[in-house]
Amino acid sequence: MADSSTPINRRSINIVDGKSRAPNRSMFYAMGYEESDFKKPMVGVANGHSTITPCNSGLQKLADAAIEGIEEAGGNAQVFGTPTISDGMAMGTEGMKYSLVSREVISDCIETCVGGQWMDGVLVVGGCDKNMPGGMMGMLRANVPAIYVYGGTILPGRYKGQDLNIVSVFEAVGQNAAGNLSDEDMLQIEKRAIPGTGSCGGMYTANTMSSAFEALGMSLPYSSTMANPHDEKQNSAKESAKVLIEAIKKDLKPRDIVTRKAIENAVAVIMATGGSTNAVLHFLAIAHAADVEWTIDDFERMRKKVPVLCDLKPSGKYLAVDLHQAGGIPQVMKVLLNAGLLHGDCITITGQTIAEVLADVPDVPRADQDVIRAIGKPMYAEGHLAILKGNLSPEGAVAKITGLKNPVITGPARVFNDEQSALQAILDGKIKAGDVMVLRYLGPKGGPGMPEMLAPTGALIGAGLGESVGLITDGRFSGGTWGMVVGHVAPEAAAGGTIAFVQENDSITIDAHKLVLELNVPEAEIEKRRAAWKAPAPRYTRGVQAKFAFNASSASTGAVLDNY
Ligand SMILES: CC(C)(O)[C@@H](O)C(=O)O
Ligand code: FES
Ligand SMILES: [Mg+2]
Repeated sequence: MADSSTPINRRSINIVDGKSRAPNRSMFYAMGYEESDFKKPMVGVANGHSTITPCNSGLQKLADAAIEGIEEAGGNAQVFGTPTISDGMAMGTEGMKYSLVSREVISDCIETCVGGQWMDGVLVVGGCDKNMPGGMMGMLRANVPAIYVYGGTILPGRYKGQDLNIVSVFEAVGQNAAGNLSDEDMLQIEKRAIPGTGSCGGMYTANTMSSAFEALGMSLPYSSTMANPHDEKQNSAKESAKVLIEAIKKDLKPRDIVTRKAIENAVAVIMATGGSTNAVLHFLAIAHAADVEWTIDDFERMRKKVPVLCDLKPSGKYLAVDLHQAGGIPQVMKVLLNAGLLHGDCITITGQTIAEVLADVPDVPRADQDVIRAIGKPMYAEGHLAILKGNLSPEGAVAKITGLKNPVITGPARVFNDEQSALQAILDGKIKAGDVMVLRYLGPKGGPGMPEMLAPTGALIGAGLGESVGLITDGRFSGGTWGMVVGHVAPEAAAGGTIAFVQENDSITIDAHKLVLELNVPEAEIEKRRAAWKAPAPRYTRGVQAKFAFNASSASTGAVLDNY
């Protein structure tokens, strides 16, 4: 870290200083710069604003507030765009295969702009799911002082006395197909579930990742559970810009903050809040970008230690706005810190340690709420993201075990080589209690791009089969998914993993107590099927999908593309 006499344009000086850079400076003059501006830091604003989706359509005001904050604190703001796709809109279609691809594209955008323009720092504004890990990976790869500004959660919709969110609509599809919800009620739910801007409202993927970033120390305290429509979100964006300028002065970089201990803090908060299975995939990739040693087994190590403290959707009662009212992520962190489950000495982007940030937070959650539980009264005594291994997943698979009375099933395999026919089978009533659905060729290489199976898992819940039907896949799940589900099965089918050799009616065991995922078929028979198996032709041979399929590592190492 630097002292106060070091210039704070230590990178952009490469592009604006000395006689030979006169042509480069000419370009800046065209942008309204004055001579004195060349002494100031150039601060990127990676702006995820987009009118594609409510998750991102409320970001411009945050980018504007950040620009104002940067200029007021003596920096030059340089705005550039990052793309998004909307998981909620692409879900269930071939378009969903671009979702994880967009994580790469976003991180590439940030690394490329910060690197090419010698920016001195970067503030990332993001909303929908992949904006989060993509933004963090870009910040870590660029490794210039950086802060994450989350766009904020959505407010709940409302119908017939119930709070609604996007997952209500996915579950309504299954309820309707099972004859338990009228067409009129379904239409009203569809129209009222999403009342405005913000990211999906439960402890789904975007809110999981924002909460984890706060725990990492890369976003301001309380910022990750604020609602997009509320003014405090803008104030926090402006404050984030000011904090970033101070970090630039100190040369406090993302890789100084995102250490192995900081990742343990983030994963502890993911377990305590009952977060999305995607956090496993994304934190493997984030650790890779940070050059921190972190494996899939580290999640299991954390799960055994950390209880689920919060009663949040998908399987629980409350939404992110309720968590915010109840004290937010700092309250969850304070409970964990007091229980010895958080490293208080990790540094945050403010320059304070986690313990300093949490100093004024009450030791015990407020008595007038039941969103955040006290350490002695958890929702579940252990974490909810379990890593299952066995002959179906020697590299690991991820199960989410909240909301289930008994996360154990042995049943006949019902095999699908795509998502759509699996959904159709559920809607047509062809899936029965006791079945174990196998959705395969949907992994990082096979999908490609590992789509999320929210349509089938939501339909199972809606049809009342969440407890009694198992579902395993080499694809991913939404943060809104729950039930007897196991994703990220690795190695994936397209890479010749055992999941490719499952046949209709084979017996499969999911046992989340014993952490086992087994195909109950003799080893010799599996080997025979393996010998007869031929890898399918790639679904894409050009473009980003082909690049992703060719380069992606296994889900068990984060499905990263730069694993050389
Ligand atoms: C549509 C959702 C809820 O955003 C899902 O994509 C997730 O991962 O949480
Ligand atoms: S679809 Fe964007 S956050 Fe859920
Ligand atoms: Mg998602």
